[in-house]
Amino acid sequence: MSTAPQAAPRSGGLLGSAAVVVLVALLLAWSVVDEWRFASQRIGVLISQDEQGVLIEDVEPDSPAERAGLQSGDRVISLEGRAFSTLEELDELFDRHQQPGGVLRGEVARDGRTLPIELEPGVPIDLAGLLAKFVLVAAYLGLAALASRYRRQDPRARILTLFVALVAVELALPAGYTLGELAVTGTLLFWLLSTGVQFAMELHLVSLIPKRLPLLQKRPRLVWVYYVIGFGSGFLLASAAVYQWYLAPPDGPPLLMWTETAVLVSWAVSVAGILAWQAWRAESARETNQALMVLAGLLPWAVYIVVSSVWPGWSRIDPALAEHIENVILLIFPATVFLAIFRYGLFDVESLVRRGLVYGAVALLVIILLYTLLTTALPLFEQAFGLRTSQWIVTACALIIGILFRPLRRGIERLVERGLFPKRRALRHRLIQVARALSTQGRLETLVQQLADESRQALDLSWSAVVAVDEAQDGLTTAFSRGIEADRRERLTSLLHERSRAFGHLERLRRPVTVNRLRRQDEQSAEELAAIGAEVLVPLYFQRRMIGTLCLGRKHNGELFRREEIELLDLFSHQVATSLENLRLFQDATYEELTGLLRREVVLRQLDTEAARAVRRGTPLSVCMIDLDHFKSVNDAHGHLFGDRILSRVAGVMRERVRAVDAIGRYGGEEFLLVLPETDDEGARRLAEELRQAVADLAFEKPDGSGTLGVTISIGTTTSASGKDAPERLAARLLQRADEAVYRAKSGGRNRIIALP
Ligand SMILES: Nc1nc2c(ncn2[C@@H]2O[C@H](COP(=O)(O)OP(=O)(O)OP(=O)(O)O)[C@@H](O)[C@H]2O)c(=O)[nH]1
Repeated sequence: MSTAPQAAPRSGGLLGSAAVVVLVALLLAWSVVDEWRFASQRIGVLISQDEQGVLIEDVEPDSPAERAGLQSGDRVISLEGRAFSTLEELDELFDRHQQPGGVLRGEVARDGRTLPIELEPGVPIDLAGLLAKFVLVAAYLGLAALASRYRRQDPRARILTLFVALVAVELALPAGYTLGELAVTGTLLFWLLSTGVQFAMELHLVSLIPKRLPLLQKRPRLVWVYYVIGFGSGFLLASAAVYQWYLAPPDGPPLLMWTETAVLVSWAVSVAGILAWQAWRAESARETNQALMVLAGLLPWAVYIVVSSVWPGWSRIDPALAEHIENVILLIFPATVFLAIFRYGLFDVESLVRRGLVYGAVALLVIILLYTLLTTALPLFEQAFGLRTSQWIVTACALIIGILFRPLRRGIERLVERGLFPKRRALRHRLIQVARALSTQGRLETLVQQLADESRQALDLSWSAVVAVDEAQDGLTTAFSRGIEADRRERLTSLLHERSRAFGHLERLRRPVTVNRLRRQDEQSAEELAAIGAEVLVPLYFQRRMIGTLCLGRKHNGELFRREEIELLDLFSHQVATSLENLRLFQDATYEELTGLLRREVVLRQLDTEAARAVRRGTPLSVCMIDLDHFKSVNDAHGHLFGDRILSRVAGVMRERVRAVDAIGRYGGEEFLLVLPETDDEGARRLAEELRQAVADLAFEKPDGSGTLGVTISIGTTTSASGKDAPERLAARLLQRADEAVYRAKSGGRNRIIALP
């Protein structure tokens, strides 16, 4: 049920994009044909018509007209044997005489004389103009393609996509020099109507950058006003055009021009004004920069519109220069919007797309630069060394470029990364460091705690938590950084435990998701998580198993998580999960469950290692055997569970008091083995006494509530005389002597220490 409505817009979007691309390609092809036909027909004169006929006002230098000897002031009398007196008749004749390369013969009148002329129409095609058009269309279409990737998540991207796609279509329209009248009229009407639509869209767009205008937040329906204004303007322009072309007298007022000026100037002033206001009231530096960047792209165009509409001197500017200026101005907008997207995160662009585009553009530039250098250098080489040698030189250069390409690309990547994505780079470094630090952690609890703490600091979050699956206890362990209080922590644990719905969704999605994204799967869990302040959930995966969730709260600066950050967290989570699982496996194999002390075989291995070291270095080594007194009666009187609690607590007390280099393990049921490297008999006795005292000080609430119970331990210690034994014999002897000592302590009355040499 739910997939069908999602699939429909996707294929619809794809079809729409394909249609726009095909349309633009067709229009561009048509423009090339139009330009080519126009160039092949051009003779290079500016003509006008008066009562006496067609007058040549100006002749372009180096044009077919100049080569034929035409001068300004000449009157054209006839062409190809046909006399004419109006421009329409001349156009008609040109239309019929369209084969390129043909010669036109005619007569002109000059100073009362009639002169024969032979014209060979055709000028070189305006390649620079066409190229500029292609670049402009590509820039707008590229922006549309980029924005369309995010149109589902971001309304700004949706409007920008439509807006720039419409501009691309408009820019791709042929100039219409050689089109029939109907096509020219159609093109112009399309242009006028699309001006209105673009006006509305741009008003809408700037009202959302960086955020929705407060007025629109309160009254979303007001957005229709923009479209009424836009469509109204388009309709007004088209009506003015139709009236002027078909209904008004030829010497009537320039109604279309007036309407055009009014619409374009209102458009330019209103969008620039809204954007400036948006930039001014933006809440964060990033938002201000987003608005300012887009404004920087819009402002030149707005100024150009106002100046060219209001300043009369504009019409006297060379049309070729005016076209260049217009092209540059039109190119600024997509360029700055690209920058606003990449530099200031206008949309949440995936890092892959972001970096791919930047590297692609930079690599293309470098290649163009290198090949331009080569082609300019080739003639110079040829002059200096002759053709053959210069060919060798160029081949060698091309080869060197090929060899250098990879290191060059890597260098460019590094530069771009450093210059354009400093935050991403810093975060990546930080996360790598954290992952590395975590992998060296020796205790699970510390690792989980550190993971929560470090991720919170790296992303500057209000809080962060880890909810880890603990299979041994068939429950959950959680560890939290500062910033979250107990009741929220508990709710979080219950929302993300192994059998919870959210856990199941995360298990299926297998990647970090925002709580917002989770809404699509599970509205209720997402709602509850959002209420706790959770923003992003990062599942921790080891191989194919989800072993927990890293849960991230809101950022301190109030910004949303960026897609890039989530991508980095994804990579990070895999490393962390591996460390977590490795440590868990290590701990299971190393530590005994009830007491958290080393397992018997591990502490015995440790004894062997230390014995070998002691023999090698000639240092003393002490061993203590520790046994709980009358533990059977405790168990018998109060039950095994109570006994377990005592064992665990006594173990904890002892663990706290030994050094990090000491090894303490559970040797038997209520018997512990302590290995003390580089410790003489005096040191061992002191420590044993400290442990005995600490345990004797403990008081346990009896399960039946009848007061408290104390326990005591007996300890047997022994110390190696340095360097006498072979290591394996030393270990066995120490063990046997410690055992004997504890036996004597027991028989001596318990709660005491016996030291044997
Ligand atoms: N609750 C609990 N009891 C244990 C565990 N392992 C061993 N025990 C008990 O520890 C008791 C050891 O009894 P004994 O070896 O007779 O020694 P004791 O009663 O401590 O007497 P002394 O050592 O002579 O002081 C037994 O009752 C075991 O059941 C355990 O993991 N949990």
